[in-house]
Amino acid sequence: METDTIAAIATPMGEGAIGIVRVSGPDAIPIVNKLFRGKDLSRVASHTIHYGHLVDPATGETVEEVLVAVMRAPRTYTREDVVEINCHGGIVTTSRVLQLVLDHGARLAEPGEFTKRAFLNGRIDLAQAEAVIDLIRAKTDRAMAVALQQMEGRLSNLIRRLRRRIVELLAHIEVTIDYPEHDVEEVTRSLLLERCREIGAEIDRLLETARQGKILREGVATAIVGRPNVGKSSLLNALAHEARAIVTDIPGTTRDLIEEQVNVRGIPLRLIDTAGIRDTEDLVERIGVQRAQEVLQTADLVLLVLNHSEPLTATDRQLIDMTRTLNTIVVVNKADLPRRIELDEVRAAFADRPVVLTSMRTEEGLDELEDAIARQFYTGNVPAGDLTYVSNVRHIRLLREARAALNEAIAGVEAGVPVDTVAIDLKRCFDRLGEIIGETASEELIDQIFRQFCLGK
Ligand SMILES: Nc1nc2c(c(=O)[nH]1)N(C=O)[C@@H](CNc1ccc(C(=O)N[C@@H](CCC(=O)O)C(=O)O)cc1)CN2
Ligand SMILES: Nc1nc2c(ncn2[C@@H]2O[C@H](COP(=O)(O)OP(=O)(O)OP(=O)(O)O)[C@@H](O)[C@H]2O)c(=O)[nH]1
Ligand SMILES: [K+]
Repeated sequence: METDTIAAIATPMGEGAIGIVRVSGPDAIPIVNKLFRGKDLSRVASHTIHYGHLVDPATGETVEEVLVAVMRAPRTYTREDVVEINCHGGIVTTSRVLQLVLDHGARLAEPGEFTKRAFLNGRIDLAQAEAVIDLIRAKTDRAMAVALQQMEGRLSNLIRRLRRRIVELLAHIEVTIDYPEHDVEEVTRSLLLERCREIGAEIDRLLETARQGKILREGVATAIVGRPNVGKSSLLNALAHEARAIVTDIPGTTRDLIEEQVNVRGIPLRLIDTAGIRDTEDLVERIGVQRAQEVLQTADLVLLVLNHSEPLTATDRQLIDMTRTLNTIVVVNKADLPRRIELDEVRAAFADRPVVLTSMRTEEGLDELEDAIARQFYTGNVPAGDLTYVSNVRHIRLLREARAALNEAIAGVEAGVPVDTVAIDLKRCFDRLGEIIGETASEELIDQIFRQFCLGK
């Protein structure tokens, strides 16, 4: 437990009906009691509020007319004694009251220090504390809902359950090491594989919600590439349907990039069009291989458009080469015209990716294309309310690291690596998950997180 008593203005710095000075720590009640003319605050019940005046003991001057709330440890925000002084709103009055409290034994709180104490005193874990920041900063109903459920510990509980399962596995490994009979080892190995895969699937599910969340927030960055005249503009119009009127031109983040928003089966696509590609000879020549690569690499989805009615050209083959390892859907357009394209070559190049035949003239294949797009970005069948969402970049990074450690554990078991070596990977997975909720977080990290808070929180 901290020995300092801290104080800060908890309301925004500006004019308001009420301004609150919050005081927390072992001396919160005696400090305010010294300044308060009204009931004896040392004797009032917890969670009660009292009318009175604040008086400067040095001069006897009445400083403010106030309502004072007294909350006794441990059932408080910080788990320490907390006193909240409700002043008339305004920077001068509230600052004057804060100064008085500081003059009588409290020290100014650092940003986030109240919430940090709630964390250090075990009322909330790190993920819950981070959710408090997210809640304050939430700009949409959805972001707020995610923050609230995280603040209430939904993600934390899930992480704890995963960690418990890893501990059970580690215990099994211990037994195997202590009693190295062959059959025990066999059982442990098959159990390890099964459980690691289950845990891995659970982590993947969490990471998927992060991806979905990002897509809902920012849209799917989609690059449409192809030679001139293959039907890129027609494809864009087709995806936009009648909603063409609401398709907007958003000046791109990068110079000479234009973005247009369309919705495909409720999935927002941000179509990234490279200026000039449409009217020039060749994408690669015009913007350079490197720029084209950059555009492609930052895209979440690539729509490569080819012409069904012409043999592949050198540029087509170059584009195929650039996109074959990306998240690409191949659109073989002008399927209403006789086939001259080497379709087998295209299918072979994109063995595990969708290749869709379309005609923008007859609208053939459009449904299939939309299905293919939707399949990439929609998990479906999970009721939204049951999902625990992850949105914090720190959590996403740690989940990825935990997943990587787990993969190594799985690979180890499969390769017949000794179980005590597998245990090292499992322990790493356990630690990364622990960092999310602050069980294994360094002091430096904790400080860094709480510094993001506003004063008084
Ligand atoms: N005036 C005021 N309004 C506020 C806050 C505050 O600190 N003061 N809050 C914060 O900024 C939020 C409320 N959050 C809170 C969260 C936990 C506890 C608390 O005392 N928890 C106890 C249980 C209390 C009980 O059940 O009676 C605990 O968990 O032990 C208080 C406030 C929003 N509004
Ligand atoms: N027969 C047929 N013609 C099509 C089809 N799709 C597009 N076209 C025609 O092909 C021509 C080029 O179409 P666009 O959509 O402008 O092609 P683009 O790839 O955007 O062309 P650039 O802007 O030059 O890069 C137009 O005359 C379209 O009407 C199709 O599926 N079948
Ligand atoms: K008093």
